[in-house]
Amino acid sequence: MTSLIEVKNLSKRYKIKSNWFKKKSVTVLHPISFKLEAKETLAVIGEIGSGKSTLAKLLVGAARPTTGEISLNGQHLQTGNFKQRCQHVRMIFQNAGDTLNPSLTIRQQLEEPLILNTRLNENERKAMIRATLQKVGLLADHMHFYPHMFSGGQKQRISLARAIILQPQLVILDEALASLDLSLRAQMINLLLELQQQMGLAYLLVSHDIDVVEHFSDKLMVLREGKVVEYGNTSDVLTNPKDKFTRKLILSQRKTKVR
Ligand SMILES: Nc1ncnc2c1ncn2[C@@H]1O[C@H](COP(=O)(O)OP(=O)(O)OP(=O)(O)O)[C@@H](O)[C@H]1O
Repeated sequence: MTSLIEVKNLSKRYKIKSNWFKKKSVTVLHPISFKLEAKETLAVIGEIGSGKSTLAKLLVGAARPTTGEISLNGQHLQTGNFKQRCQHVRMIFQNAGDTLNPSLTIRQQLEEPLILNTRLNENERKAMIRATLQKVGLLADHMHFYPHMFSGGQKQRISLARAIILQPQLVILDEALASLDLSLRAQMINLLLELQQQMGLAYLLVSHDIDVVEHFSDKLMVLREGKVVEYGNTSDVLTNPKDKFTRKLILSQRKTKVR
């Protein structure tokens, strides 16, 4: 059976200056392969600089892979085909609310991807914006508001609306919940889980928060210096980590929260 997402031998190498005249090549992500199904969440954890955001950028098409390929429902996602990529794979960042344009209404911001990527007419676009705002727990009338009229949690919901309006199949959450307080984070997680069931979304969650990872993800990948050191069902990896590094990482991330 074809998987929703299939990643084969994806890697990233950068050329950096080693001195005045020479450049050296550094591999920040060694070839990795994995599959992800609809309604499944893969969490990626690792120390700072371990390659988590690089993987996210490669999936969303913001960086060009050095090797490897990504398929969606068996169809190869071409590097540089931004239209194809942004319809199927979307990303939400930490403080995503800050990426909203302060001088445009919510309607204008949500309409932009529809104008660029669909053939919907004005009325159809408006109906889609209304439905999407309601899906994320906001009101249809909010489309006439500007970003400064919303709280941080509401802005995060608007970013989510912008991410799902093209009905993607994979949404990447790069520390997207990190800036929210505990209660808003719980609300956002519930909303994301609801949307996952409703829309059949797959998520890739980059997070430093083991509690969120435990509650939210089905599979867990642990990266160290650009290499996968552990990969499996989240509960198996968290309860019985095979790698010494994973044990340390889990302990340190739990400890950070207790303090
Ligand atoms: N454009 C670039 N040129 C050279 N090196 C880069 C570039 N972008 C990232 N790197 C390097 O790639 C490595 C992995 O970075 P990446 O941002 O993927 O790590 P990360 O695990 O997401 O870290 P963090 O937890 O801080 O977000 C780091 O050593 C980083 O310095």
